[in-house]
Order: sequence, then structure tokens, then C-alpha cells
Amino acid sequence: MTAILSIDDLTVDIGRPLVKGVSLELHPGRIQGLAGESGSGKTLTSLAVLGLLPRQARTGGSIRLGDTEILGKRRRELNRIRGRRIAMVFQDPSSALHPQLTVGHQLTDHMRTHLGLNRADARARAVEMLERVAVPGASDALGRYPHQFSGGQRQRISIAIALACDPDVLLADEPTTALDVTVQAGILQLLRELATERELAVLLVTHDLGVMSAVADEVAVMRDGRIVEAADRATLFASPQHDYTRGLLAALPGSRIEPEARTDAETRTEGDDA
Ligand SMILES: Nc1ncnc2c1ncn2[C@@H]1O[C@H](COP(=O)(O)OP(=O)(O)OP(=O)(O)O)[C@@H](O)[C@H]1O
Repeated sequence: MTAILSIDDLTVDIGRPLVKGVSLELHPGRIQGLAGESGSGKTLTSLAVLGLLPRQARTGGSIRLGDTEILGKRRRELNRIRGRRIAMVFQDPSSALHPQLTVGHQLTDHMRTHLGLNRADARARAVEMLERVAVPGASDALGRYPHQFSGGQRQRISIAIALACDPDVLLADEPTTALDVTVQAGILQLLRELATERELAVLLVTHDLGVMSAVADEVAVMRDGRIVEAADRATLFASPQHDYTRGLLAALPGSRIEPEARTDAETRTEGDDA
């Protein structure tokens, strides 16, 4: 399978080495998880892909989008790629959305800039996107402001904006961490469906292996700037190789691991509870 995004031996140094030779591949329709404790270098890795590292950061290695090297590109060149071919969703949907602009304004601006759509076509596509991410009353929602929506709906709107220009790659950094547990599952399910139906390659960054077990196809675990373990989801959860990964798994309440990744006994217990 050809990778749409290849990170090869990435290093990031900001006064000291913080990312120390990370390699990862993202494939269309697949969700690649990047797990690890706070401070392990997950966010710096995704910021490197977006070209949003602090100016003083020194980088090494390679990040290729298709055949194009994007690591070290000028910000102006990256602006064309960011939002159009690589989109992002962050932890806090409120900070990703402008509080004083309507949802419609934010969705259509983005499409008019990147896709060159006229006002009517952009509006029609905006309604379609909001319907797809299941924001209720999509047409009316265009005229409303972010604060008029719940946290979960705001994250759905951020996802609609991120995907409006049909990117190849979506970087989702802790996309459900700020949300109630009851809302998290719906957002993760949505990401899963969108990855599959839009052939979207997703990098899902989270410290939460429960979230990871719900949707990731492959999981890489980072510690202190390095990937210490990488495997498909079932393998990683069934037989973690590294002590660090075992530790992370042990710290999880059993109920947070998705049934597929559990032992038979655990799955039966869950069935009994239901
Ligand atoms: N601008 C910066 N200058 C110096 N050090 C930084 C900077 N940004 C991050 N770091 C350091 O780099 C390391 C990795 O940070 P990073 O944000 O990538 O971790 P993370 O795994 O995403 O954790 P979290 O989940 O807390 O964001 C941390 O030790 C952090 O303190």
C-alpha cells in the first residue's frame, strides 16, 4: 500500500533534542494512532507535519506528502498545502473556531479560498458538510455562532471545516479529550466513518489508549521523543511488547478498552453487564 504521507527519521531540536528519529507512514482510509504520555513528543511530531513548529526549532529527516518533501518548506508554500491537502482538528474546538464569525462564514471562507468556489456553491457544500457530520438543522446552523452549539457539536463543526476542502491527510490531536465521555464515542465513530468513505489518512494523536483502542488501525507508542513500539491495534492491545506500553495499558480501566481488543473473559463480562 502506498503511503500518502511518510515521516522518515524526523528529529526536532528546540535547545535540546525533543523528537529523536521518528518514522511513520499514513495511508488512505487508515487511522494511524500516535500514543504516549504527556511530553513524549507527539504534538511536536504533528506540528512538524503542519510546518507549525516554533521558529527556533531545528529539524532533520524527511516528511513527504506524496512525492513532495514538505519538511523545511517556507511558511507561504505550506499555507497552500495546509488546509487544502493536510487539515487538522485540535483538542479544543472553541479555540479552532472564531467566536465572532458565523459557522457559515467560517466554512465557506475556507472553501472559497482553497477551492475557488462562488458564494452559492460554497454555501451548498457547507450545508452538505454539516449534514454529513450530523450537526442538527444544517441550513440554520450556518447563521449561528460557535457558542450556540454544545462542545460535541463544535467539534463536529471543526471536523466539517477541516474536511470541507477534501484533504488527503487529517491530523487530529486529542480530538475528544475536552469532551464528555458520552460524546467522545460519537466523534470517534464519525472520524472512523469519514476516514473510510473519504479515503482520508488520519494521524490520531492521544495520550488515551482507550480512545486509541476504539478507532486506530495501527498504533505507535512514543516515549521521550522516540517510537518505542508500533503494531496494528489488535496486536498491540493483545500482546504489548514494551514495558512502557504495558504500563500505559495497565493504567487504563478495563472498561475503556474496546471489545475487539479484550480477552474473551472480559468481553463476556461486558455482555453480562449490558
Ligand atoms: N516551544 C517549545 N520549546 C521548548 N520545548 C518544547 C516546546 N514545545 C514542546 N516542548 C517540549 O517538547 C517535549 C515534547 O512536547 P510535546 O508537546 O510534543 O509532547 P506531547 O507528547 O504532545 O505531550 P502533550 O500531550 O502534553 O502535548 C516536552 O518536553 C515539551 O516540554
